[in-house]
Amino acid sequence: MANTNAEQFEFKAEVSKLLNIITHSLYTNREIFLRELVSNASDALDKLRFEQSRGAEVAAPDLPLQISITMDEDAGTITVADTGLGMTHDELMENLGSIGKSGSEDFINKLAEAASESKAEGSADATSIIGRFGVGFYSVFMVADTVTVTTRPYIPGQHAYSWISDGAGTFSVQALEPDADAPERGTRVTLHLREDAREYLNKNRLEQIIKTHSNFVAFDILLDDEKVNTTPALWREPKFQITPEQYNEFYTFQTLDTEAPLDVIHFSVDAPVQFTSLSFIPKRRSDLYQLSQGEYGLDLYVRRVLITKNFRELIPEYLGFLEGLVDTEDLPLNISRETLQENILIRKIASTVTKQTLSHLTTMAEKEPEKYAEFWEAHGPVFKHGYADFGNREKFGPLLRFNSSHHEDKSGLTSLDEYIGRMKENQNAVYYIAGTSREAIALNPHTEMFRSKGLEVLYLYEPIDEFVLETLGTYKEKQLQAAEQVKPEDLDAFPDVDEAAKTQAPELSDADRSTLDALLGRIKEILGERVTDVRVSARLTTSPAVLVSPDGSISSHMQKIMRTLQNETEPPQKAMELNPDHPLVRNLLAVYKKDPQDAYLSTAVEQLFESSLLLEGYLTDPYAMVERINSLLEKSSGWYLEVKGE
Ligand SMILES: Nc1ncnc2c1ncn2[C@@H]1O[C@H](COP(=O)(O)OP(=O)(O)OP(=O)(O)O)[C@@H](O)[C@H]1O
Repeated sequence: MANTNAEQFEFKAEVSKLLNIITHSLYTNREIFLRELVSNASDALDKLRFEQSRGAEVAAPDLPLQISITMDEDAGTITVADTGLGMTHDELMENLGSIGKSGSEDFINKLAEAASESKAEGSADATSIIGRFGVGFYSVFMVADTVTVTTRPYIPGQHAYSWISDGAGTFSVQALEPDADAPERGTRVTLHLREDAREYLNKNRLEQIIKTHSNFVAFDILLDDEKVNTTPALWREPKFQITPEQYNEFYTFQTLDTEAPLDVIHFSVDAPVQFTSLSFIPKRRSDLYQLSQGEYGLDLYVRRVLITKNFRELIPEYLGFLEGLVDTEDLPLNISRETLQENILIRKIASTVTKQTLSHLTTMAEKEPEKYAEFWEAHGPVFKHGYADFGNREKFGPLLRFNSSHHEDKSGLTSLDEYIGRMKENQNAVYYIAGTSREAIALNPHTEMFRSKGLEVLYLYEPIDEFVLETLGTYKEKQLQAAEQVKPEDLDAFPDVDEAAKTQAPELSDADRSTLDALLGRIKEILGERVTDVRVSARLTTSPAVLVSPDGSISSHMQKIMRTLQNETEPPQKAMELNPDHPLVRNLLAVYKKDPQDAYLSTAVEQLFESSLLLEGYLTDPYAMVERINSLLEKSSGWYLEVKGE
């Protein structure tokens, strides 16, 4: 190729860095360069087909839509050619000179880190790295020392251009003469293989690579004029004919996930809209950040023509963990991507996909509870957002899972139905309590009266859990109630089952009772406006004190979320309840009897109050508290020595 009017350019800095990593760090599984080229060719053909279906005029309209792979052993080259969209001069400069979304510094740094990690492990495995980062076209430099791209855009009457690079820092671009050897339409990528990559100059090898990575490409792939890929639209095959291996292969092809999917959801419906959907539930955990950025959806096909990838309108966000596609006969092929959003058929499809997915999950939960637990572990945090889907609440509620006091440890899961099945006679509410961990909840004084009465409490570890239950309000006519809002008298119907847990203390005399009232008054005086009331508690068994929200207010966990939103820093006013049988309270009573104004009494009350605040997560000044604890320890250690007679 004459190189007279070629312009020379430098790669953008991030591309050079990327190329440096690619050429020098990746040695195993380099075969995926072919997958990347075929996938780009397939994208270009998809785009061309889309333009054609909209009635756009294209160059060489009779050229078949296909990908041809050829090799020349003498020249040491492999060529991948497509009859797709091609690139204009500017597109060539833009697409093969810089890196789009993947070009950020952050991305390159992560890639470099992953490459050096896997190098350190002795693998330098391209599959996990390129697969994870999708660096696409540039992966050719894992195997090639020179790459030539010749391309002609699909718009009739356009020049062809060539792009050449050795991947070492520069590339050149040149407009080709009309009689030059160039595609009539589309792109041809020729790799001159590195000495250490000549193993790819082998037809069987290439065929096996295509079958492994590109079997489901929707266009014919010809290897030396022979078609090598088999089942383009697997989803259109009758379900009973598809083997689990085919599903897995298709999933790997679609997602590049190295693990098989957890489950497959494949169905066709005829009404209200005709469509087929094939989607997968991945085993790997949902990426919450990605979902919150709106990166989810199913691919939309119309009569096997790909219209748009990752189309959000096809599923609600809480099913964003799904990977897959929808193919419909009922939309026109020339539909514009812009008007899809408002399309009523799309909304009907989305509603059916949602219902089918929920039904599928329901069956999984019933028939394969272990698999469902795996699903819950990986995607529960996303799925829970379905609480806002009022239309599907009946199906959504039974699919929720929680850890609870019924379980031995935090791995246990229960459904609301299972909880209801274990309810005590006359129990009309499902109780729950929120906290950061099982251990934290166990120490929460609000759980004590439930424990002593043997009443099960659901443990909510994530802030969203409370939104879910507060929004649902009731489940199968049982109220969903925060434990801390339950009054002790509401539980009178349930006798104590765990007497042993209760603090054992002698009965108070009548005189002591009235002194206790006076002590409560003194405590209120000490704490002032920080509490609404100080009273005897009927809910405590092992803790000395607890803070209780006034009637009718929202739960304290919820309160915290609201307070963060409103930027409030003062702790909310609550009532302080004391356990009159607790040794600490009994001792304070004795101190009070001797001297109601005793300084130690004030210090102890302050500490008791702040300990309760700490447990509720409201303590704003740990310094004062630590100072007080230290002074108390100093005193008590002195007393301790005295008692020991030292
Ligand atoms: N065969 C081709 N025909 C037309 N355009 C192409 C072809 N190959 C690459 N391109 C263009 O070059 C761009 C960059 O390709 P590259 O493979 O590096 O990234 P990508 O395909 O966009 O992303 P990724 O590979 O991460 O999915 C593509 O987006 C496309 O616009």
